[in-house]
Amino acid sequence: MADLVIVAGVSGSGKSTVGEALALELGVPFVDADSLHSAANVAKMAGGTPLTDEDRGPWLDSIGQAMRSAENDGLVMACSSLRRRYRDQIRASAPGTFFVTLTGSRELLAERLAGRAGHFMPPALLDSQLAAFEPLQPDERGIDLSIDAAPDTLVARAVEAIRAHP
Ligand SMILES: Nc1ncnc2c1ncn2[C@@H]1O[C@H](COP(=O)(O)OP(=O)(O)OP(=O)(O)O)[C@@H](O)[C@H]1O
Ligand SMILES: O=C(O)[C@H](O)[C@@H](O)[C@H](O)[C@H](O)CO
Repeated sequence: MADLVIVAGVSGSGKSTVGEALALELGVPFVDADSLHSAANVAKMAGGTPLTDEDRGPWLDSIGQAMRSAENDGLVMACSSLRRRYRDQIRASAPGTFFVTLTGSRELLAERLAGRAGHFMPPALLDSQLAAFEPLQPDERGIDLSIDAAPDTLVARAVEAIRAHP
């Protein structure tokens, strides 16, 4: 099976940066799950209100379908996938998905969000993102990476982990 990877984590953890570089390295397409959010979801977040499970349900279904459709060609998706049950929902469609979670201190995340311009996600939502996040559990296929390393180091570690867990 081709590589099916989701780069997950809270806002500002580096999902888009690391995901894009990882896709290049693996030679597969890259999709940012932010582009699959409904206009209503984006407006809600931009207005400073965290999404609920109900808001995320249809979005997670569309992500599961996109992953499943990519089973032959491979895909790297940047998608927050904050809770275990969200990852379960995606795996229900695409069981082969490997999750790379990006985690770091609140301080570092806040610094990276503050240094970024032109994004709809307000830094004020960081605490709700951190409250929702559930780390990978031992039975989940994936790896957790600490975001204090440079993006190319994170990509190399992710590739190594993907190859080690066929
Ligand atoms: N490992 C890293 N080292 C240094 N800076 C990084 C690293 N990863 C990401 N960044 C920077 O941190 C900021 C946030 O990264 P990015 O936009 O990729 O996060 P994200 O998780 O995709 O965010 P969101 O979910 O809100 O779209 C960007 O300015 C990016 O250049
Ligand atoms: O589940 C969620 O709350 C969302 O996916 C957010 O995580 C954002 O879309 C993203 O982080 C901002 O770009």
